[in-house]
Amino acid sequence: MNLKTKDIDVLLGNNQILKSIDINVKNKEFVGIIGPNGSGKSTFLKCIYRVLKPNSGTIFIQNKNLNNYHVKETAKLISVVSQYNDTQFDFTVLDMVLFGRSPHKKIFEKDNSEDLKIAYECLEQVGMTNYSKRNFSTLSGGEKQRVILARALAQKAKCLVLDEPTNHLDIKYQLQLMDIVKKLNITVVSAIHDLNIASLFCDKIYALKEGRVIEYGTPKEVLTRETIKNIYDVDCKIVESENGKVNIIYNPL
Ligand SMILES: Nc1ncnc2c1ncn2[C@@H]1O[C@H](COP(=O)(O)OP(=O)(O)OP(=O)(O)O)[C@@H](O)[C@H]1O
Repeated sequence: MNLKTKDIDVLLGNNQILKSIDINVKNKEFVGIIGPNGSGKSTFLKCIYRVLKPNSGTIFIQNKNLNNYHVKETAKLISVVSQYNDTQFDFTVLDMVLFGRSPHKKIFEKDNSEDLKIAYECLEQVGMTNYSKRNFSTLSGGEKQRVILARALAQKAKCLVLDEPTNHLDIKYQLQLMDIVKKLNITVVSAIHDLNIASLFCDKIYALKEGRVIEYGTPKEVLTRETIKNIYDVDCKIVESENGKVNIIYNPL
């Protein structure tokens, strides 16, 4: 599924948060959005998953204006793993994952054996099968994040939008989560803070600064010493590892 945005502007309060954002994500591409705190990454992703309406500009999914899709239809196309996933109700882990099936069901339609099968498969994919009966609220931050990924996988969407998906995860689970997502072989758009993780998994990267795209390209093209200095005001050394990926080694401030 391809995804494009054209001239996306967002104003919040008196501030222009996003300024004319154009992106072009091809079918099955894994695209990272990087940029400092407050640069507009989450705001942009919220426009894509329809929590926020841009003040101007258009989002195209499979070359059709997003506004012309029914909300439920959008949920079959795009699933989301966002930064904050607390719920006010204490559902079990299995229930949380089954919620991912709701775009495929009619109102009040009960979960069937196929839904349960999919939910258990997705829990297994993220290594959380043994937690299925636990209450979601009792899980650690990292465990919650893995359950939320399982819920997104259960949605069986063609595009996954991730907002800092590796928040709370230790390094093994950061790599595992990104690896699971990569192997889905679907279109992925992900805000990523860790530039080495971005380098390992992204096909393309958009770098945001103050609400504008200032760089776009492969990790090798974008993750240069100059760009990192420009965006984050941090000095670093770039080393190319044996697998051909760039590795960023930061200098202390
Ligand atoms: N409702 C709002 N009203 C006013 N300003 C807002 C609102 N929501 C977000 N902002 C501002 O918009 C800017 C962009 O926020 P956003 O969350 O998109 O940044 P981000 O790049 O995702 O940051 P982070 O890396 O910290 O998650 C921030 O300066 C934020 O304070």
